[in-house]
Amino acid sequence: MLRLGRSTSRPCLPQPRSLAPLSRRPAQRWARRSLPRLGVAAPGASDVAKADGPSTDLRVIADRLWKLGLPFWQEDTSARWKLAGVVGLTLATTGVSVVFNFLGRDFFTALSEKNEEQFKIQLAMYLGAFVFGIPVFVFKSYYQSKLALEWRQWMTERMLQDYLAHRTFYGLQQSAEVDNPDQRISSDVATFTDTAMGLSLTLFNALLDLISFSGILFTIYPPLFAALVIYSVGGTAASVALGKNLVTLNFNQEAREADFRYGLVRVRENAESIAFYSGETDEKELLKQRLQAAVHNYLGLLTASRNLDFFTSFYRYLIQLLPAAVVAPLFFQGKIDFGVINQSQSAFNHILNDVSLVIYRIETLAGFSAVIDRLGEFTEAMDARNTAAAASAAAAAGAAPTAALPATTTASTTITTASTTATTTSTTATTIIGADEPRLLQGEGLEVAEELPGIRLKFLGGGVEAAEGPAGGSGRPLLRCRDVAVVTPRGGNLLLQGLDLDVPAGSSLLVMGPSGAGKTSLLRAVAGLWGEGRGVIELGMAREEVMFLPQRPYMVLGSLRDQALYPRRRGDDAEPREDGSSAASSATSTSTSASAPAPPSRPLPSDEEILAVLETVSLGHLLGRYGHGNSPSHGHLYHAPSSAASSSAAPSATNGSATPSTTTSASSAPPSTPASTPSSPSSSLSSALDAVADWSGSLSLGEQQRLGWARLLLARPRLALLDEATSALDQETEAKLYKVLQRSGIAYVSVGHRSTLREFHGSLLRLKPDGRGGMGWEVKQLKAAAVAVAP
Ligand SMILES: Nc1ncnc2c1ncn2[C@@H]1O[C@H](COP(=O)(O)OP(=O)(O)OP(=O)(O)O)[C@@H](O)[C@H]1O
Repeated sequence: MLRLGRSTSRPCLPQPRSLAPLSRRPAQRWARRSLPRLGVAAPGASDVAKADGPSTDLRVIADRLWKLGLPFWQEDTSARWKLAGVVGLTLATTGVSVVFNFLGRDFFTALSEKNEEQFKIQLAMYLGAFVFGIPVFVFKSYYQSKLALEWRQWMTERMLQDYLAHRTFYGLQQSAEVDNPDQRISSDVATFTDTAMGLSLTLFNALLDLISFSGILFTIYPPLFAALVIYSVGGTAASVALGKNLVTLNFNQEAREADFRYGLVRVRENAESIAFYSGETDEKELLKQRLQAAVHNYLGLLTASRNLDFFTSFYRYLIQLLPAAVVAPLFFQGKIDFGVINQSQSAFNHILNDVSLVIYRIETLAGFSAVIDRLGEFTEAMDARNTAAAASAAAAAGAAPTAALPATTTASTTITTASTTATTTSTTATTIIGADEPRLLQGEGLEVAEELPGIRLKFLGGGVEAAEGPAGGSGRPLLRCRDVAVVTPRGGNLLLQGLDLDVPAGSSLLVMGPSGAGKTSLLRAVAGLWGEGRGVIELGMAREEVMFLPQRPYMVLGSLRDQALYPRRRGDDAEPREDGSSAASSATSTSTSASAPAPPSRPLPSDEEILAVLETVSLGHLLGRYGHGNSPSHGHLYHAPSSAASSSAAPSATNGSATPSTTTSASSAPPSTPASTPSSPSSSLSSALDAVADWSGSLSLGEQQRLGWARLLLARPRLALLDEATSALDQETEAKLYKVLQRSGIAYVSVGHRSTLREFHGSLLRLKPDGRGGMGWEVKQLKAAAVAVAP
């Protein structure tokens, strides 16, 4: 027979013991190390589980069960009412069972008294009780599962919120505190809510049942074997036929669950890129869409199960009546003496089921404990990180205005902008620092690293410096480093120390050095992903105004439009701009800080602007290649603008003063329509941009890098951090892209190995061995590069 219900088919085996020891120690270390520094009490021994492997301490499990299970019922009033309804239905099922039992007794009493008229009345009452009683069982089961599903959705969304807040996903991956967060969020939560709901109601029901039936136990009457065989074979065949569509629904459910899980796995695998992009909002949206698809299919599954449940319930309860109905003629002939044997049989079955509950459910209970353990550990790790991050943000917000470094510091190395050229005299001579500082040795790691106070990263808001011009004037530079030391989070190795650096608005810096010297790690520290070390990094802008371009860009799951507009940034509008005005132009006119309100609302670029930028980075051919592709109803981050919006945007996209296309040289200005796309009303362009493909699998690395540049030109941040972002491109294309970037007015810091990159940068930060086994640094003024003034 088909098994119904998710809880019966979902594996809920305890996790291997070997996984947990690895996961707990870093969590404790991290909490001990980081929380006191941030002024947050570190969890004590009782707060973080001490034992290796799944916890067998009942008190810990009960504590975690309480903490995991309670919030939904505390926060959702309607859920409490629904639970009361399900408990009421549960009580009603017990009441119905008792009614059936007594009806059965009277039914058989009528038989034993050979009272044919009374027998017919009892039979009619019995059938009437079925009609009213069985829906109680079916609806109890249906609403119980539906409520568990709502609980799961709520709990999963809450976990997504915590997982994607404060870059917790990145921190957890870096520290390897917990294994498989995706599995915990997708599978374990579903198992938890299903099992918690099912077990608690089953236990409640069993208790009532036991009380109700223990007084009416009678001896067992042997069933009519032949009738039972015929009955069960016929019933199985009928339920298989009725439940055929459940196979498809279950199959689809697995696929939807796997889609959802895969989305989460991608967040884990691409944690660093997403964190650099600050793409948390986009990830949350995509994951919610996939969750919604799973929920929708599961609702269909529930409905089909409910319908089949009508049959199976009749089947299950009719067997109670069948033996008596079959032997009734014999009884009327006086050949058999029945009494109340049916009642005792029924009561016996009830009691047997009740007292055997733990034996029947031992595997479920074991799996449930493991799930509680895994989820408890996961939420504790996330809570610790989010609490620390919130405390850190609050501290930074309070300190930012007064703790800002002075505008000029004589000891620092100032990088001149191109427009001020080499005549600016504030650049110091080549400096190599680092030999006389205490050095952290590999292997001594965490203990020594704990002595360093950590890097203080400050976002001081944007706009002022840009308005003052590229020379920086008396304003703060876009990027300022003071005595910065960068330490790896795992292993605690010192990569770089004593770095003093200023990057003014509209300037550019090239970072070079041997592989593994710490170039990318410096960008990680600037983006706030790594906080281990020492010193102060100030950014004269909001966090959202910094954009990172990795060597291998992260390809978001979605359409070509999604690729071009990723990541959604705080302040982005859902609607494309209609006047062709630059998103950046409005963003730079407002000063923000770490605690400042979000940048003003920025309309999304129109389709024509996206097309223009794709042409600029030589990717116009993608529209032709993928333009006829699929466009599923879910999985899009950005939806096509209305045709009115698109068409009204078209003229301004070609003659506006601040669109990405106008920042390119005249020779690279894009045509209004790509040659490879259909002659194009905006709807064709729109559907071409809606094309969905496996972008990371189908685009070459060079194409992916150019798509990354398209994102940069569309987003127009204040500062771009480019980590070997042209490594897969030919030199001609590399030169073209850097020229476009120079004209855009975006300040940039590049990491690269090619000497040809020098031409496009105003200054060079070279990391080089200091001759004592460590890494020193030097800054050189390069030939002035033509960089436009930031708008
Ligand atoms: N998450 C991490 N935990 C510990 N060590 C790390 C981590 N990430 C990188 N490292 C180490 O830090 C050092 C510097 O890495 P980084 O990526 O900054 O080098 P790089 O100069 O950018 O190298 P390349 O030119 O090869 O890209 C390397 O030795 C690397 O193995």
